[in-house]
Amino acid sequence: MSANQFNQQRIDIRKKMREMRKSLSTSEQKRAADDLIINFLQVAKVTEGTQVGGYLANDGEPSLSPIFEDLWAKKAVPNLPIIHPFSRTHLLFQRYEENSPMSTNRYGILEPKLNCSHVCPVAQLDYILTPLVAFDSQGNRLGMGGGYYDRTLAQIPADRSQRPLLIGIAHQCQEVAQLPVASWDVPLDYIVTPKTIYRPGAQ
Ligand SMILES: Nc1nc2c(c(=O)[nH]1)N(C=O)[C@@H](CNc1ccc(C(=O)N[C@@H](CCC(=O)O)C(=O)O)cc1)CN2
Ligand SMILES: Nc1ncnc2c1ncn2[C@@H]1O[C@H](COP(=O)(O)OP(=O)(O)OP(=O)(O)O)[C@@H](O)[C@H]1O
Repeated sequence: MSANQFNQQRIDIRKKMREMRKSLSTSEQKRAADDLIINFLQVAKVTEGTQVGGYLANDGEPSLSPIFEDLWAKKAVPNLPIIHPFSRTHLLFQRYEENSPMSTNRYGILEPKLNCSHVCPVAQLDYILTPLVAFDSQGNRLGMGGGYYDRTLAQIPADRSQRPLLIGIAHQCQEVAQLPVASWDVPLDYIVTPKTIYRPGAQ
């Protein structure tokens, strides 16, 4: 496959899958969020102090609101991505509280206002719930095309016991048979949808 064909395939999958998730109704989205937390809790062991990177849903992504509520109730710590103020192609993760001051980033997504004392270094997160546009059952992930997660996750240790567990979050309709994989794509440890838990690394 030529580089052009490869890029075009990724562009086509992005367009189709963004339309699919955006076409879900409000009640389908509500149901998805309520089912998602059940599967998330099968994968993640959440106790007091557990650090979890999440996201605020945008563009039809599954909402993590029930998961955030559960984390706060358990005195665990949700964190949200912030587009890095200096290294603008990378993400920082910052603690998210119910009353955190927020602002809108360049894509219109709310993020916490930078407060250095609330930043959690990526390697210290226990779990990162990544948004994605499409996934396959082998653990490959296609995002919005900014490369933010790939660049940010390229810096974490390879050893699974010393790095966050990477959990892709998606609607079931975002699965494709096989994604065209780029050399920089960081594979996911799990993919959790409202219907299914995928464990690509499991033997
Ligand atoms: N909820 C959520 N937060 C996230 C991400 C995400 O995918 N979902 N990101 C994951 O990386 C980062 C932001 N990345 C994004 C990249 C592109 C677009 C986007 O809408 N692009 C438009 C063009 C917008 C423009 O340039 O003005 C588009 O493609 O239509 C949005 C977010 C950080 N926060
Ligand atoms: N580790 C990296 N180092 C340098 N550049 C990178 C890295 N990862 C990705 N990129 C660049 O980012 C661009 C977008 O990558 P890609 O299309 O894989 O993003 P994505 O996974 O869809 O987006 P996101 O991670 O923001 O959800 C590519 O042009 C790629 O060259």
